[in-house]
Amino acid sequence: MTELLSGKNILIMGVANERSIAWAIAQSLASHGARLAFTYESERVEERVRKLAGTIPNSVILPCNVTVDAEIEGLAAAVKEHFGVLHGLVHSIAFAKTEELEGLFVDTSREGFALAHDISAYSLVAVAQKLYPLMNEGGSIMTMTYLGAERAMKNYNVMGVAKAALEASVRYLANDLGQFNVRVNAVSAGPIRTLAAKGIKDFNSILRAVEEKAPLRRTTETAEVGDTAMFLMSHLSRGITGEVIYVDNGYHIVGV
Ligand SMILES: NC(=O)c1ccc[n+]([C@@H]2O[C@H](COP(=O)([O-])OP(=O)(O)OC[C@H]3O[C@@H](n4cnc5c(N)ncnc54)[C@H](O)[C@@H]3O)[C@@H](O)[C@H]2O)c1
Repeated sequence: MTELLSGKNILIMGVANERSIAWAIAQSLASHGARLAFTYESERVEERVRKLAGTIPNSVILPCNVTVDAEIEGLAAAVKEHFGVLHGLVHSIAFAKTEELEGLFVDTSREGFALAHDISAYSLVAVAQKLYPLMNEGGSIMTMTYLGAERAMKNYNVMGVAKAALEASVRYLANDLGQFNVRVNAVSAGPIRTLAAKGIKDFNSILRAVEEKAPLRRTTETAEVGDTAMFLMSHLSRGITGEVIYVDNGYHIVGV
């Protein structure tokens, strides 16, 4: 296989277990020769992340809870020490309280709104801010979003509003960082059964609707997202920035 990412150092944020989208991304990037660093949110997931990352030779494992500025600063310092130069950043992080992911959006609490936006949208800005200075050979930043950013989808609620903020942040970051040859994009994935998806009520009915209506008549697999991430991290996508790329088997184009 051609190694499209050899010589590239890429940081992956958001592996929790083997079902995580970030883990499929890691596998695609590693198979194209990237050197990887992983972050884990807390001690709760540390062991699992260490086990997974241990299967990828030469990988580095670092802590980072994105709600804590000091941890992001510590991460930037550690990445500088391990890699010197950073070429890619994969942000695959989101959180909302389960009670905000059912019922009516109108009932969203102030605290729940703030928390979902802090972890799911602001964290991209916060990590980009501290890490783009390490991308002095140019770089690619990507995040994960969902169709609920654009459409009112049942039970997605405050997370849809946070994803809208995330997608707008992608455009603003792309506009700021283009002058440093750093690109910023999002992948909008179709629904995939992961730990984060477990929090969304009636997730199975969403999967069934996708199987029925998506042009390709199937649900999204994490490996499909992984391979698109590989493209976004590589020079093949050098002309693309500020974009939302759909990896959803075409579901978003379908009308009633
Ligand atoms: N699963 C889907 O259907 C789907 C579809 C489209 C987009 N996405 C997005 O993909 C991304 C990854 O989600 P996933 O489905 O792989 O689930 P996941 O649960 O495997 O990943 C979510 C990650 O966010 C991390 N995280 C949460 N709070 C954090 C914090 N304070 N600090 C650091 N990390 C924190 C968790 O540790 C976990 O690794 C999310 O942004 C999600 O919204 C998921």
